[in-house]
Formats: sequence, C-alpha cells, structure tokens
Amino acid sequence: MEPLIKIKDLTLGYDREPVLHKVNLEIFEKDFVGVIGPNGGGKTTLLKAVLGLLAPMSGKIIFRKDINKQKKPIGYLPQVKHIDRNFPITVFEVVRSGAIMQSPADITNAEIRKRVEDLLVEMGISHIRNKAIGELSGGQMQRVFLCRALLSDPKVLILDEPDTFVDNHFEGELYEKLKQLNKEKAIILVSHDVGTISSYVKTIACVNGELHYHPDNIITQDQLNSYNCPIKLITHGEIPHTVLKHHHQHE
Ligand SMILES: Nc1ncnc2c1ncn2[C@@H]1O[C@H](COP(=O)(O)OP(=O)(O)OP(=O)(O)O)[C@@H](O)[C@H]1O
Repeated sequence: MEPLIKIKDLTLGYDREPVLHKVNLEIFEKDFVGVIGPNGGGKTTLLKAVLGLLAPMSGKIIFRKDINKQKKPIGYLPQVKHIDRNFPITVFEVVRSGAIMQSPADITNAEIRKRVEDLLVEMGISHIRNKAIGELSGGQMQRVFLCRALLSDPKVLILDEPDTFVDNHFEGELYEKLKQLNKEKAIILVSHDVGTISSYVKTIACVNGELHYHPDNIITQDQLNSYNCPIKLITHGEIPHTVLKHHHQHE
C-alpha cells in the first residue's frame, strides 16, 4: 500500500537553525496519528512543512498522486491561540476560505456556498454564520475552524491542538466526530491531552527535536518506559502538558 504522505529524512528549522532532525514517517489511508511532545519540540513546525508552509532544510515529503494541492488539499485546523481575534472576518468567510485553493472549473461558487452552509448546520453553528470571529467562544471557534478544514473534503485532516479552550461537552463531541471522519480520512492530531489521545488515536508520534513513532496507542508510563519514551504530566498554565525526556532512536 502506497502511503498518502511519506516523510523521508526531513530536517526542519528556522534561519538555518534546525529544530527537527531527520524525521521519517509514513501516513497511510485511515491512519489516526496522535502527535505529542513538549513545548517547542517541533510539532507545529512539522505540520507547517507537511502543509508546504515551511521548506525543508534537507530531506523530502512525498505526497501520493491524489493528494493534490489544487483539488484535495490537506485539511488543516491551526492552533486557535495563534488566531488574531481582532481580524475583521465572519464565521462564514472563515469557513469559505477553506476552499481558496479549489479551482473554479472544478466546483462552482454556489456549490462551495452550499457546502459551507451544510457544514455549519452539521456542526450546529449555522446561527452564528454572520458573527465576527472575535465574538465567539473557544468551542465555537474550534467548530468554525473544523468546518473550514473539512470544506475541501480532504483525504488528510491535520489538527493542531483542537481541544484547547473547549468545554468538556464539545471535547467529547469533537473526538466522536473525528472518529467518524477517520472512517474515510487519515487524521494527524496534535494534542496535550494524553489521556484523550490514547483513547482515540491508533498510533503515537513523539516529537522532541526528533520523531519517534509508536505503532499503537498505548501510552501508559510502563509502555513509554519500555519504548524509552518516558513521559510525565505537568501543568503548564491552564493546559496539562506532556514532557518527554530523552529518546532512543527506533525505526
Ligand atoms: N517562525 C519561527 N521562527 C523562528 N523560530 C521558530 C519559529 N516558529 C517556531 N520556532 C522555534 O522552533 C521550535 C519548535 O517550535 P514549534 O512551534 O514547532 O513547537 P511545538 O512542539 O509545536 O510547541 P507547542 O507545544 O508550544 O505548540 C521552538 O524552539 C520555537 O521557538
């Protein structure tokens, strides 16, 4: 089976300073990979490279032919804490922007609008369609950005900490939704919520300067120790945070 995405010996960084070294990872159809790691470990950097927003220092990312940037881009839900709430844009416009890459010949404007409307209804946020994003709660923001990520019906859905600033109710709903979506999409999920990750994802990638892949979702202390991937929970501000100590490389 050919992977949807093949990451080969990828080194990434900023201003010629590497932050991630020689990463190897393959993402297959219907994978559900949980990405964990400490603050500044390089999780978002890796996602940026997969999205084509950061050029590799070395190595490469190979996409399967049908992962086409124009027609089926990768769906991406960015970290909402990085979104400027003062930017004057409505819920509808944010979701609509998820189709910005779609070529007009393939799908009409009316079809895109219809899909936006359908997603807003499906996510239960149709009533706030004309609100400015600055007026939304954390849970509403996440719903909006999830609709945006799904607009192009992508083969691969990438979510960067979608459980930040959401209430317990929506968190449960979100993970159930992801479980449904995973029936036809590969999902890459960055989260600090190790407990939740272990009950939903199929495999785990630990990112801390390097990437270590664990081909199952069991992340008990014992298991992590045996993987040489010790992890403990600490509190970092409001958000429980994972810290990984040193790793040993394993393919
Ligand atoms: N635009 C940038 N320019 C320079 N350095 C950056 C830039 N973005 C990130 N970095 C640095 O790269 C390293 C990895 O950051 P990254 O945001 O990928 O980590 P992360 O694992 O996603 O962390 P967090 O859990 O806090 O989101 C950090 O040392 C960070 O300071």
